[in-house]
Amino acid sequence: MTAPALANAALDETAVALPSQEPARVARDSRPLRLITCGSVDDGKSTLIGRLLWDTKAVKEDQAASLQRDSKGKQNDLGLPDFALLLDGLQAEREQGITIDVAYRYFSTDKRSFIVADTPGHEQYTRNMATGASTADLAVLLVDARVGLLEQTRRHATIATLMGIKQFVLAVNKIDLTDYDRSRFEQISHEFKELALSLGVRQVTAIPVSALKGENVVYDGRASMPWYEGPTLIEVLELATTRSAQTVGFRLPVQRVSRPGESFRGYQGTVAGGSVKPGDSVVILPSGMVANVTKIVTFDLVRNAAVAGDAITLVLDRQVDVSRGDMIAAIDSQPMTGLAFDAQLVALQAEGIQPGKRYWLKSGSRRQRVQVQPISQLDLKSGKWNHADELPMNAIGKVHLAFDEQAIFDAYEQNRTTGAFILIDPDTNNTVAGGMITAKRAAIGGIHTEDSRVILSLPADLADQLMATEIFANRREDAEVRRVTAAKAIEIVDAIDE
Ligand SMILES: Nc1nc2c(ncn2[C@@H]2O[C@H](COP(=O)(O)OP(=O)(O)OP(=O)(O)O)[C@@H](O)[C@H]2O)c(=O)[nH]1
Repeated sequence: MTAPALANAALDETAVALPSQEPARVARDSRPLRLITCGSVDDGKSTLIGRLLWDTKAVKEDQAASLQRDSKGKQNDLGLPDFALLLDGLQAEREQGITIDVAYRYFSTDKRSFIVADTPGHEQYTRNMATGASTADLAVLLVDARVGLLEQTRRHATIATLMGIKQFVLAVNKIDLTDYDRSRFEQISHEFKELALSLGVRQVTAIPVSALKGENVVYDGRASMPWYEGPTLIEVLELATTRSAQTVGFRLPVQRVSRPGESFRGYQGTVAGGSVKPGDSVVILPSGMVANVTKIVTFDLVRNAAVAGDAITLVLDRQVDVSRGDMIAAIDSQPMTGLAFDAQLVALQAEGIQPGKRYWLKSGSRRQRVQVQPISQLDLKSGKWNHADELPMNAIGKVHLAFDEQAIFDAYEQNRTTGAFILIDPDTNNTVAGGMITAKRAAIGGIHTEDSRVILSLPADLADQLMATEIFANRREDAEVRRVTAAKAIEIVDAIDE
């Protein structure tokens, strides 16, 4: 088989006939693409998603009939139905004329299936946007071709990036209202590509779109835009890659310890990464005890293996002390444990994030006390991180987290379940932030100088990092890993502090 044929075969395997509007009952490896759409109010998100559903025939007959009926009297100048009505499932939304929650829709082509989160454009709903983005593989950002990029565009692009999305489509919508102005499109896409680059995102496709008329969405818009030779939106979506949930080793956050009888003890939870099979060696964190897996049980059968997303009971070959909130992990690919971590978060409540305040941090089944120290806030206009002592509502910030007891995380880049958390205000019980772990912080014991030598006392895993730095920097025979110059030590410590 040729490479393109192979690629097509791979795509064909992902094709799943999804019943429209039903939650996906998709075979595990079929990998539907998850996407979010974001933009400011009235940019046309609902119309675009409605168009995608309509043109991929994900709309049932009765829905189509009611769309025609509901569109009566609301029809626009073009006499087309109001596709946004397809998304107005919520009565409140209809009444207010705005989207107020994250709505998930399902559709498919013969190549692939898709799950789309429609997230609201209003600033106070940043939280829902973050929710939608946390599971998405790709973000479709809409801008009105007449208006161009807004601060909201930068905000959404930034949140999407923070949530680990690396593929963007810029849909320059309502291009029909600019008389299909090519230079306008090119100017907006140029500005957006610069913005994306400043966020470290390289995979950007800009498409001139008329959601209302269905141009460059599923069908091409060549008749009106002969100057555009790029892909349609659906073509980009069909070829986009999914983020694998299995980038790190096995993770089982323990939700419950099951002891139905004297002889049986099982550890229950949902696999949050990687896979496991009987015979695998695992480590229980934070205790660090090791054991081997003897059995994997689901609600009805004994299994040969389990993968991310499976709810299982794990049986081990020896008596170990495991409790709710612990993590069972692959012994050869362990998560980070420590008392201090770096994170980025979005402040979700009016009270913002106060410096030094103690919150509850919840990640999976684990809930711990944490002290949060804001470090910087992203300026959405300039894209720069400015020093900040507190974070107001909707702010995107970098923070330091300090725990009383060992915390267990993966970097969010590695695992979106074990790298994500929410912060709860203990006084109000409100969820005040959603965040992601970026790195473990060095709990630096101390730096002191002795003659010309600088002595750093560091935890063992960090010492490894330093060694790597030094060996990388010098030839092997020159590397003196325990002796670094003052300047080098400061450089290393500064880098850790970033
Ligand atoms: N001419 C033209 N009008 C469009 C296009 N896309 C959307 N519209 C119109 O723009 C208006 C806003 O579209 P919506 O889809 O409701 O916008 P939205 O971004 O979902 O808005 P919210 O749900 O309030 O956040 C509607 O009147 C649409 O008919 C387009 O490509 N061309």
